[in-house]
Amino acid sequence: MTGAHSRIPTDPSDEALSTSRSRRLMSGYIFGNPPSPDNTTRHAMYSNLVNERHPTPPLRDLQGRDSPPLSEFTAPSSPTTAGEGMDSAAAAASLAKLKMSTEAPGGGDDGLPRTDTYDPLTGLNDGEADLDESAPQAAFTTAEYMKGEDTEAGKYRFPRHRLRKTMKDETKIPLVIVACGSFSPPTYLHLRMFEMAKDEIVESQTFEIMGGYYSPVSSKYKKAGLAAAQDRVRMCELAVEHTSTWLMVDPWEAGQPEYQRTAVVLEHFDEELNARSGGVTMSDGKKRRYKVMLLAGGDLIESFGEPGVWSEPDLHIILGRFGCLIVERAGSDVWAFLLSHDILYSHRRNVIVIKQLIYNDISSTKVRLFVRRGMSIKYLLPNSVIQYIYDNQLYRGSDARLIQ
Ligand SMILES: Nc1ncnc2c1ncn2[C@@H]1O[C@H](COP(=O)(O)OP(=O)(O)OP(=O)(O)O)[C@@H](O)[C@H]1O
Ligand SMILES: NC(=O)c1ccc[n+]([C@@H]2O[C@H](COP(=O)(O)O)[C@@H](O)[C@H]2O)c1
Repeated sequence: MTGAHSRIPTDPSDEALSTSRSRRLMSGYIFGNPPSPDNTTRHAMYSNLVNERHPTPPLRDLQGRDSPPLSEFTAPSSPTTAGEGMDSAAAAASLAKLKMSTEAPGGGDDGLPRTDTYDPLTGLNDGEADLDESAPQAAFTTAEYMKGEDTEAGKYRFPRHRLRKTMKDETKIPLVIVACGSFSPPTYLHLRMFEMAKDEIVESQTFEIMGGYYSPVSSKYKKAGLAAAQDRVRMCELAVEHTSTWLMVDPWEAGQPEYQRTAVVLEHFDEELNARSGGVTMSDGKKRRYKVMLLAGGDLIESFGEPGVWSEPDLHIILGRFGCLIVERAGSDVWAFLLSHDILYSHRRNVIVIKQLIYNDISSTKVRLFVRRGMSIKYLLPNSVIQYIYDNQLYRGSDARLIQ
């Protein structure tokens, strides 16, 4: 365990915060159709008004930057950055496969030229990512840590196997994206959030993505429908193991005996990435800090305005010291909320709003409900996660919140 939380004083009202957040969700949309921007929710009504009077400004207007040309997409990086932190056998197999596919004369089976370098942000087989066997895999499992075993294997280790340690463009800011949430279960929407963020970041040209993490909340978060923390951590791992080459799962928060506020979780990442290992190594040998940003949906951000859910000092830490990537969510108007919330507005230059160009509103709540009713959940989440749900008989019982 790290002492991350010691840097932010423990708030005696942590429990109240988490319970209050759960209460908010209990009154949220559970049964009805997912709210659309046209629905008459409090936020939607307000947002329609704001939209009429103040059309949404492009983000870069707020940030005082010009739109970069679309052609400036990622240059491939060296394979060595992707392999660090893997166990040697997995690394060797991975690199052998990588070598085979990059050495194929004249290209692959499809006759198209192959790239001869590896980019962990897109992977070798982008487009067939479920089969991307070249994705670096963790050298250790988190099962023992999640069981709280007092053994060597049970020790907490921060996952770094997909974390890039050097930059392709040192004029940019090295960025690590962290998504906090329940992930009960993780869905394709949760995976898409990171890809949407990646597109926005690449487009903005300010940051270079060094890695992304899921941080599932612990079982102490009193939210109905929450599977055991070890199941949620494992499902998140399964969700990214072969579908992504840059996403990882940090089990630290999930394995804590007490609920950890999001500000504390971000502190933990900062400590692991910067205090413990000194940050990114630059070409001149100097170190630079990783910037850590929270990735969240619009609904979570709107909860910033709800009394008792977030403390003001925490919001200043999250938004001021770290920063937020906010994915629009159907039913929430992020721009209107950003304008209306004083703390959020004061840190707006550290906030990036991501437009969902293809709206995806896959909901974990509904996935759980489908499982319980024996309905299909195929194509809503990766098959490996579906298999885990069935193997472990998750989400079969009644969920108090759903049947109220
Ligand atoms: N459809 C969506 N659009 C944008 N963001 C989303 C969407 N669904 C979830 N998120 C975001 O994903 C993160 C993790 O969500 P979390 O698992 O805690 O809740 P959820 O997906 O709403 O699940 P549940 O249905 O169990 O409440 C949060 O930041 C949440 O705002
Ligand atoms: N005060 C806080 O730090 C605070 C409050 C509400 C939710 N959260 C976090 O937001 C994430 C998502 O929560 P929900 O699943 O309730 O939307 C969780 O990781 C939770 O810990 C943090």
